[in-house]
Amino acid sequence: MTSSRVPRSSDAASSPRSGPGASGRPAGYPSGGSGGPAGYPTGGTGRPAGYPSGGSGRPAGYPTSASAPGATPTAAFRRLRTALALSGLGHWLTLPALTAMGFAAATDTSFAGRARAVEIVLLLWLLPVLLLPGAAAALAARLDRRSTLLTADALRAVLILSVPMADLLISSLRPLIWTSVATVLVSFLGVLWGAAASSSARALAWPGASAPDDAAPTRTATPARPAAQAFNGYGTGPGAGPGAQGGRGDGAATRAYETDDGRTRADLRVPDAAVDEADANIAVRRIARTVFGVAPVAALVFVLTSLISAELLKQADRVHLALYVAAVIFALSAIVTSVAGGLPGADGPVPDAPVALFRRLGPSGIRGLRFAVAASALPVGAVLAIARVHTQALDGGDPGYGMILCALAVGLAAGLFAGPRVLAPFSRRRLFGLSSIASALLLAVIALSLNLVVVVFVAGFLGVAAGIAWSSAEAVVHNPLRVRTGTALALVVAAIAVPLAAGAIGERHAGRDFPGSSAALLITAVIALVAGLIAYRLLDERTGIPLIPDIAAALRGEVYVPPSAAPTTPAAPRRTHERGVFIVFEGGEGAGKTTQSRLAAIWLREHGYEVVTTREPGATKTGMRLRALLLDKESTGLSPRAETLLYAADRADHVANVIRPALDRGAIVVSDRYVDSALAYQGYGRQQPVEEIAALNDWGTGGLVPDLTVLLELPPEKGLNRLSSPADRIESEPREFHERVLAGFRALAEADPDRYLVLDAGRPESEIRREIQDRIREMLPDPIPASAEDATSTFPAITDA
Ligand SMILES: Nc1ncnc2c1ncn2[C@@H]1O[C@H](COP(=O)(O)OP(=O)(O)O)[C@@H](O)[C@H]1O
Ligand SMILES: Cc1cn([C@H]2C[C@H](O)[C@@H](COP(=O)(O)OP(=O)(O)O)O2)c(=O)[nH]c1=O
Repeated sequence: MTSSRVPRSSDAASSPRSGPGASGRPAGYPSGGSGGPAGYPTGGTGRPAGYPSGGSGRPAGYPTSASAPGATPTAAFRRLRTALALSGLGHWLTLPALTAMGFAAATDTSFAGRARAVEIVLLLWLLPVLLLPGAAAALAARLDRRSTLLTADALRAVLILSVPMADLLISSLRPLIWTSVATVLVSFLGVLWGAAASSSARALAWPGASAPDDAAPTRTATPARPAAQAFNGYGTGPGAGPGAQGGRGDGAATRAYETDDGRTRADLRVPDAAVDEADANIAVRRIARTVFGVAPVAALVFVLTSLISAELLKQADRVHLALYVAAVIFALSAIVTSVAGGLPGADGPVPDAPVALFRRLGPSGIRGLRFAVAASALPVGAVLAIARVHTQALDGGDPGYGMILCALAVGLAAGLFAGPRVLAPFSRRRLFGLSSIASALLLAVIALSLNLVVVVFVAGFLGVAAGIAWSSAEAVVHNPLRVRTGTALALVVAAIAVPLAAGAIGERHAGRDFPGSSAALLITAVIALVAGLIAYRLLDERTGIPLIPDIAAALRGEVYVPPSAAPTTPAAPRRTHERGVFIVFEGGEGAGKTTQSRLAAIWLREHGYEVVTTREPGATKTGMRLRALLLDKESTGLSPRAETLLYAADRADHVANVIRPALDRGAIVVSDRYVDSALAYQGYGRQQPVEEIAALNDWGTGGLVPDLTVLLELPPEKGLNRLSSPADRIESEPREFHERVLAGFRALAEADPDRYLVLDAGRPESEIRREIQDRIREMLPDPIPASAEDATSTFPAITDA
């Protein structure tokens, strides 16, 4: 279709061009209707700063695994982490141990009585977790961090020890009463400890934060350091922070980049405070991962201790051993904390007032969110609340209870980890809806299966589904706290309702072997399923796009574009420019666009053509300002629509002032990025309707479509690894974002194959260059003689490109 050549005025009219189709939309861009990924959620943006980032050469803020090379924690941080891992182990062991103690110590030993006893202990555990984090953070901020951690651990050890002691020694005390009192105190100490732990992590990553006299740590050095550096160099005391390194500056590191004419321009300012804040967030995430990561181990320890109690000590009805072990673990943690050192000052993050909890439950503006949160959280809450009673009905006892908790914890961890990675090009809204429905269905399987082994396995899968749902939710909603609060509330509702329902139904329902716990789980599953189905309908904005092909395409790493959306016949050619040739290089970060566009320009110039090399964003004076706005990490919270409009504004100015004048002169314009970048990044990446962005850009550019688009394809991690400068705002987006961008570029190229030259950008530069030259040659007026082609490899100009 695009057999365009540099037209002479005499043959200009016969020079076919791709252009907007009959619909008035640019040909080759997925058209409207059900075609494009209409209604993709605008999620995926607004990730909190502070994604774990690797060290050398890796753009700051780009997500890598926690164990990224170069991100070596300091010794103080490691010691803190060991202490916190121990404490976390104790914490997660205490929860099943105390609830199981509640079960064992129930005064009313009927099915309903035991269910109620477990419920009371669980709710007393949840109460401080839900209501007191604000108060705990405020308290922790005033106290010395090390003393707080140490005291919280020591007190927890004593309290936990007191539960079996009271049971054994004080016969007049009803054991359930003391278990309940101890539970609420232990839980509050856990919340206080959590506040001190995260503020300690922040302090180690960002000592400046704990030194109120020393305002935001600043540095003027360039470039900004990778975030992970916080774990290498800083953190053993005041004065060791970034402020000490660079002195007081203007609070921003300057990012330099090279302009087309080879000059270095410094226009991007990455504020130090943002980098340090990111460090602190990374540290807090690491701590959170450590503390939550030990939960499955704790559940296994619980299984072991209860097996030993039952088999060796013949005390199947008591969970004293688990409590003793938990107390010992807390005592060990206190010892490690006492030798840890390096936890200066106080002043944690501004505490969240308790009322914020309820404010966060206000309308989110996302239809179906509450249903999805309920559908995914109710099943988990139901299992947690009823598992101990249920395993009794299934003859599994405490070990069975531990197995279910362990499977659930492992599943949740796997789901949360895999969530952002599964089906990267697939709509997160759809995934959220689907995984919520899956959670409900899996709960129904648990309810109907009276085999403990099956229940344990399915509980693992339930964990995976809920984990995927929660991680998708965080991509859909800009404020993850909203999801977490909703989830916590749903857990509590389940924790209250399910044991009550189970108790009301009774141990043997209707004289059959279907315990009340199963019936209660089944009712919850039905409610969750209804909520999940409603959520899917409300959340899904890809209506009309069939699910199966959508999933199949996502499995292949592509975004599904229904056949109706892809142009079936070549669009009616429309002359967008009279004389010149317009070539665009597209692709992800570090794919080699700049390199190859320069090589192509040099090659063309060598053959006597007037070539204008340009790029987006930032080719004009106004564009430079827009570029600074768009790529500066300081532009936090820029809404996806505003971002789209700013890129479109830059492009409109670019076309009007650079591209069109050059094409009108008959020049060859070679641009590093153009409209397809907006469709791929703002459309597929930000999950906004692609056809609307195409229409906006069609208007902005007056319908100017390239004659050739060279798409350089490279897996995002490879491209980002090639970059040496610190990541800008877009480069810092998480990997899933960049994967969606790549999938988007592919979908665009597939929809209009004639306009594209798609190349694997992982190959050597020279191979790519040759293929590009071959393709461009077809478009030029006079075939380049073979001799000239041979000479290309020795062009002196090429070597300095
Ligand atoms: N084919 C290639 N193989 C390996 N490295 C490459 C290749 N093409 C470019 N590079 C290198 O990758 C980095 C990014 O290239 P660049 O052209 O600036 O990418 P982009 O403009 O797409 O971001 C540069 O250091 C460049 O030298
Ligand atoms: C032109 C354009 C660029 N972008 C993004 C892609 C890049 O991350 C950034 C441009 O930055 P730049 O440093 O020019 O990136 P590259 O060297 O990879 O071309 O802007 C959009 O998101 N939308 C657009 O329309």
